[in-house]
Amino acid sequence: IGSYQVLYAEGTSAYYEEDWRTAVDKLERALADYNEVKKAKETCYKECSDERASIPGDYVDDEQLHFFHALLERSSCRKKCNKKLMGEEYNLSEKVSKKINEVMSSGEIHIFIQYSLYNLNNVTGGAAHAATHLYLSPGSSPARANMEYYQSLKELSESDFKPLYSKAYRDLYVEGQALYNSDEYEKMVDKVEEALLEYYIEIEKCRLECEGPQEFNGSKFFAEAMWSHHHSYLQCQYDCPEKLGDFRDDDTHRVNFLGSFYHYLTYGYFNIKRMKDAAKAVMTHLRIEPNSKIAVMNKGYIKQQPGITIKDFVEREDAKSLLDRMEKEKKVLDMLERLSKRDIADVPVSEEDKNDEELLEEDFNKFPVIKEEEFEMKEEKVSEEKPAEKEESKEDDTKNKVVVLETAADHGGVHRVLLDNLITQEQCQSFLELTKNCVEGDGYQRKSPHTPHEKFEGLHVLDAAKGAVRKTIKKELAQLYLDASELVRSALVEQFNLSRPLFFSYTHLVCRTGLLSSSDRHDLSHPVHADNCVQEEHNGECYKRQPAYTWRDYSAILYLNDDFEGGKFFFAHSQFDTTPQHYVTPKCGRMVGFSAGKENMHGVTAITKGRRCAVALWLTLDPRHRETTFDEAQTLLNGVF
Ligand SMILES: O=C(O)CCC(=O)C(=O)O
Ligand SMILES: [Fe+3]
Repeated sequence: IGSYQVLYAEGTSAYYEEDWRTAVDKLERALADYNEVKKAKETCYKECSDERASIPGDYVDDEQLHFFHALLERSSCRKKCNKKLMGEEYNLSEKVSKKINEVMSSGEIHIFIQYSLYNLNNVTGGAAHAATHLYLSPGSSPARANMEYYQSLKELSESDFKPLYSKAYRDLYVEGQALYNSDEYEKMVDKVEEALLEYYIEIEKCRLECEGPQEFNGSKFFAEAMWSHHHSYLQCQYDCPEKLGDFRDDDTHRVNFLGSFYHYLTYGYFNIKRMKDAAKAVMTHLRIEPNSKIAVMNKGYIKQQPGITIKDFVEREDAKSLLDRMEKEKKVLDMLERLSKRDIADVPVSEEDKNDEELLEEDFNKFPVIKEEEFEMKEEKVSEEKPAEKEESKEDDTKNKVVVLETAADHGGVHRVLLDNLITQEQCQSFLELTKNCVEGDGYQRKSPHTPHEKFEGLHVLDAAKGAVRKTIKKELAQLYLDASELVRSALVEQFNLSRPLFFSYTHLVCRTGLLSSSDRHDLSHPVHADNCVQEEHNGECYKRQPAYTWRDYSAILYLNDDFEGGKFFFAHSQFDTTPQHYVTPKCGRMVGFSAGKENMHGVTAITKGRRCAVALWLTLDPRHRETTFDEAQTLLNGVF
């Protein structure tokens, strides 16, 4: 066993070669093998739980460390399981395996099988796989879209849309609901208790799946990877009830299983006059949903029942152990957040809930304040020796090696960096080929966002990936877009020494074409601005508020060409004093990166001839503003139809 990785690889390549029969055969075997490994792993993992008992005494005082230690201990035991089951190969292909596991557990693999069957004219088989995918990932829009397609086919009927396998807790839950509707409370309570048992088994399985390699964000930097690993591991476990509950009863209603189990039980036990059990159920319901008005009311009713005392209102053990664990996980997650915030105190942290005044004061203390003299010095240096020329002389002997032209130290500690040769000439050429797929506008519905004298066009990562799937864009070009973006991201992490993950927040391949010659241009291609705040004229302050993208923490532009006139990037003091402080001349492979706040006001001079293309990237430290489309793009490229 453990061969599903190979089978999956063979199956997907057959899929891309449109050898549908081989694809179905290999992928179905991959799925069967995966399920077998998963079962064996679950058994082996269970044995690891005992290891949690042996924890050195000196940690016992500190609850968080105690908990952390137990995590590590169990983790190493489970690693042994993985090795045993997957063979040595597992070590080499941990990353691959993580991705494949996701494809399997989310049901994404059914997309491949479904589409292959469809191409073999087996629509019944296709429908069953589409139904299975939707069952496993009810929130997925491709799953919904595929299902709708099959439902529109006349030759199929309702019985063709049964998932190939189902989860016991969900089926039992539905049966319980039916019994409730027909007032059969005795039976209903049994059914729901049974469903609940199955549910907790499923929760354990879900938590086990978090074991093993977690999201590393592709980082090669130890601090970032460490933080990322622990955070995503804990978050993954913490989210299990949500993952299990994330399906709809019908098209509008989202079910929170955990809460509603105890809600049903409260009703059921109340109706069959098992008041003590009803009291326990309602207390549990209240812990899960403290704001539930119905639960509060139910508690009131139960209180008035004869024979019931305050001592009866205790939580049930089954939920308690899960909820206690989650509470501890939350504590460690918060601790991780706090730790990482401490060592990035000199970069802007988006805190939407603070008011502007407070934020302003804090920002002042947070940023290294650059003295006026340092600005002057910098400007002199620029006018004496244009950076563009200085760099060009270096070019030949540093071919294809990233060159750091300027670091934060060159800028008085302000987060700015300039790199060359991040990508090669050939890669720039490929990028320019990709720009043929740009569409007019800034991606936010504005056609000429900055000046009417230039044509503005762009292409999103996700649209590039979609193009690759539709075969209107070469797959390599879309992959290059993703890979180059990752290069930029890790360059920023490295240059600014970040110790927590930096996420893509918005990525856009952009070309600007000048429509007027230089004598007719009196404006800029892009007026001076900061990327995460709006500057007020009356006091010159830059406020983190709408319409600025306040969560953007870092910005980077990767340039692709130089065959145009004008279009120089520059840093300036402010929107109201736009005297360029420092120019960057675009050329292939050059990247400028900077923190996105008011310390880095910047603009672009008018493009008076030709077309200027660049990848603009904005990144965030706040996972809530992570560009999920970026991951979607990679998933699509990995082979989703
Ligand atoms: O293209 C450039 O050089 C900079 C663009 C920019 O600052 C922006 O889009 O926010
Ligand atoms: Fe900008």
